[in-house]
Amino acid sequence: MEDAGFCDLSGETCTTPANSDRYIFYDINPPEGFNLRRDVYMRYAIWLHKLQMNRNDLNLKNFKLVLPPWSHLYHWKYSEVPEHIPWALYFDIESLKKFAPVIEMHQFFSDYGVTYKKVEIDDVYILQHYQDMFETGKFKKVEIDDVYILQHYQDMFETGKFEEKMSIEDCNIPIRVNYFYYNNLTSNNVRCLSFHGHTSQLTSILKNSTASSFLFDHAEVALHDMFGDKLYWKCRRSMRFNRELHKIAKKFREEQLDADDKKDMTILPDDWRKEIPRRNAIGGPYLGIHLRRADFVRSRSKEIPTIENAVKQIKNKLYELKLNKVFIATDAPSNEIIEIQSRLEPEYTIITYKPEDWVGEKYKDGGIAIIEQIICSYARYFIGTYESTYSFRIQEEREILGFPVESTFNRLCYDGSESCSKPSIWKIVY
Ligand SMILES: C[C@@H]1O[C@H](OP(=O)(O)OP(=O)(O)OC[C@H]2O[C@@H](n3cnc4c(=O)[nH]c(N)nc43)[C@H](O)[C@@H]2O)[C@@H](O)[C@H](O)[C@@H]1O
Repeated sequence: MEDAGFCDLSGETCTTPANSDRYIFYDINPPEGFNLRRDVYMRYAIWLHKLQMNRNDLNLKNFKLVLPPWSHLYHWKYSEVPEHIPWALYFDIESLKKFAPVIEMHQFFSDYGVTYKKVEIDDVYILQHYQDMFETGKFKKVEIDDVYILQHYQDMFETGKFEEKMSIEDCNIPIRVNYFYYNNLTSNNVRCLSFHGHTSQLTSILKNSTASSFLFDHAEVALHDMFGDKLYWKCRRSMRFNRELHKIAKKFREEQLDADDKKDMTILPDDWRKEIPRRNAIGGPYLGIHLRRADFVRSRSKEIPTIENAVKQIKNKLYELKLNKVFIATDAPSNEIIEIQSRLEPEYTIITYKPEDWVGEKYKDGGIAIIEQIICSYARYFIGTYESTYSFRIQEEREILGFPVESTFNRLCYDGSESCSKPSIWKIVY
């Protein structure tokens, strides 16, 4: 791989090139899960989309958004350390690019002439450090010009007075030394930015700087410019999953759940830009459930049902809809799944997704969770878990597919409250 020509003479430290592409990185509070991260991506993709459309200030048009690899997510198991999973494993990058100027981290490194071992699986690259680099400690360093760690204004919570503002202040959260679990990705210029407001407010930082690369850490502190408008949904629609994940889910839906996309009216055009408003999707002849357990059992015990009660609600809905199959997406341990089975069968058929070995190896926890989300998205009726972002993303997918609202915005109620409030309805806008 050729050096891009902006490293120091020793070639060990590289900084960003002037007057060419400029890069925006963002990172998120480590415990946040995959589906909240998808929402934070949208805030930055929409911002970059707007910058690219900017006709008045040409300097703002050159920015690229670097997609942070899916490394060390709190809820996932990883086979190797460090493992940097690129977005292409889960998303259709060409589809994302039709909305915002995004690049993968490995492309950024490659632009910088940094050598990583690329392991190619189909057309997806997994980046690994060369083992000898660990042994010799010889890494070529990449320095990000300006790092801003976003933090909340302490006093806003105390006074309850929320107004749009930002200012450099002392840090009230820990500072990282390296970024994205790359030992060689650092910065000499790290500041804490107390922030309240919308993501586009950050534009003034770009305008007042000649730096070429910026990292916004704790990016989740910045809010959506506008939640649920046309642009929001364009961005959301561009977030199509990797085609192979769709293929795996489709085969499963057809073989196990009698789905037929033509009959079920769930066919979308190949390009999200060709989608049109509609509400005539029927969905496969099964009930889709997202039953979030794991950490929710501890942290949200008052808001989610017991297994016994969840099964009661599932049975009632199956009876009402005259369906006999239920697909359950869940992170529940196997003993709870066995309990659900024993309470539902033989009256009803319960289906869960068990990946073939190659699927598990290639797509890991993240891919399996996505396949289950897709299967729920194509169901005749969906019931999710209260305040789970995993359920929210399924609801959005169903809005894109054109389901009637009543078949989508439903939740499992907690014990003793069989008619609990419905989740907020966020209808698609074109
Ligand atoms: C309370 C908060 O809840 C947030 O979770 P919440 O919004 O449900 O949504 P996620 O952040 O996506 O859930 C975290 C992870 O749990 C796994 N998971 C959840 N549900 C399922 C499922 O039905 N099937 C499979 N296969 N995997 C599932 C999946 O790996 C997902 O990335 C957390 O991200 C926060 O850290 C925090 O714990």
